[in-house]
Amino acid sequence: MKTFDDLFAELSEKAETRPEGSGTVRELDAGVHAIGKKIVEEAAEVWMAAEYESDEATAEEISQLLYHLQVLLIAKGLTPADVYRHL
Ligand SMILES: N=c1c2ncn([C@@H]3O[C@H](COP(=O)(O)OP(=O)(O)OP(=O)(O)O)[C@@H](O)[C@H]3O)c2ncn1[C@@H]1O[C@H](COP(=O)(O)O)[C@@H](O)[C@H]1O
Repeated sequence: MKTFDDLFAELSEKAETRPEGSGTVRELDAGVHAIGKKIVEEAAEVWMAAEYESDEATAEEISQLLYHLQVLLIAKGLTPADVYRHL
């Protein structure tokens, strides 16, 4: 099973190697403003799923929110360690 840190390593490599067809590369190229909008959209989907959908659907929406947060970290040159310091 992929963990938060596994995904971050995978996305960092995509950002570095820029493989053809990567949604992550596309999102990074779209920039912080576009990534921020995606985060807000996914956060709303998490809320709606938690209130009206199944636990499984909620977990899936949370995974998507975490993905977009990781893309933002990479876009800003930050790492999970920069976040963990504040937990
Ligand atoms: N975990 C994810 C992941 N979660 C969410 N998403 C993206 O977020 C979108 C969320 O889906 P929604 O249905 O909510 O949104 P949508 O409006 O239908 O999608 P869009 O039209 O906005 O793309 C998906 O379409 C994906 O583009 C993800 N994209 C990639 N990953 C993983 O990231 C890794 C690298 O992916 P690539 O860069 O694409 O190779 C792989 O392991 C992937 O599994």
